[in-house]
Amino acid sequence: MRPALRTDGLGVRYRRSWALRDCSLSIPAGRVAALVGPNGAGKTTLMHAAVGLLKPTCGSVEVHGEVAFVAQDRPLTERFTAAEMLAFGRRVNSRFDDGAARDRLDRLGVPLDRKVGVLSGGQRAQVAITLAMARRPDLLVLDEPLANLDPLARHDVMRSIMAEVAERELTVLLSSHVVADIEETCDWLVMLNDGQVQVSGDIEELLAGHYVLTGSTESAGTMGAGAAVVSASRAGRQAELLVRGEPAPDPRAQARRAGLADLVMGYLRSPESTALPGPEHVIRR
Ligand SMILES: Nc1ncnc2c1ncn2[C@@H]1O[C@H](COP(=O)(O)OP(=O)(O)OP(=O)(O)O)[C@@H](O)[C@H]1O
Repeated sequence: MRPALRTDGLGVRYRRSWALRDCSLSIPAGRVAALVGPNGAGKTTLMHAAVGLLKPTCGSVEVHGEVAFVAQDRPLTERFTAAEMLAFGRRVNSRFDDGAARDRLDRLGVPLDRKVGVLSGGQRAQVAITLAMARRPDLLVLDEPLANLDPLARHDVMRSIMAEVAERELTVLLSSHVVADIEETCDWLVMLNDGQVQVSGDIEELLAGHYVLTGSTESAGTMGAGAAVVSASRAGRQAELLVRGEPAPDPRAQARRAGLADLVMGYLRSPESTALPGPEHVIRR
């Protein structure tokens, strides 16, 4: 099956500095992919390249089917009501499904006749996502859709995206800084660091291939034999290692399967480590 999004050696340069370098990744259709990385890693730039808002300086971006994008600042025209925005959408786009959009907003309890400017942050997010969904995209790209939302609104937005994914073949790429949100919804992970792809893959497979080892700081140097050390951290006299691959049994260390927070934190801590598809990558210690 063709991937929903594929980039090959993608590079984007703003004047003299490169925001993305040699990014090659592929997101299979039907996945909900999280795009994670520190501030300035290149997430928004990657999304803009994916939706055609900017032209790659080098390499290629390929999207299979229609794409819709919700920008970080959700540029909704605040003086209009949701109903007026739906009417406008229908007029300018023949694919626009305003019936489904009305049903969605009704279900979510978002008033259609109130100006968008007076809606709550969560309701505005739902209107922006509904307008994007109404275009019946194959790929929906959301730049930090949950920023500034309270926990309940975050949960509602994520649940509504999941419902849409369950109903039809839709691929979602969303950026977020909050691991709990990703854990609840996403099954694919892309991590960017300093403009390069650091991690890309199925979350379950990534978690099954990573372990956390805990032991004394004295034994930290030798813990994790048989596996590749991604990163190490210390708290008091305890050392914690994130390793890739199954470590050899070691009486001085406790081993457990990594959770998503361990994985994300471990790779954030260690920008030179990678977990990418294909032949094993060398991981520096
Ligand atoms: N229009 C621009 N002109 C020049 N440099 C830019 C421009 N947009 C982004 N950059 C730079 O490119 C790099 C990547 O920025 P980008 O916004 O893609 O990162 P991000 O991962 O989305 O960050 P954040 O998590 O803070 O939103 C940063 O160093 C940023 O300063």
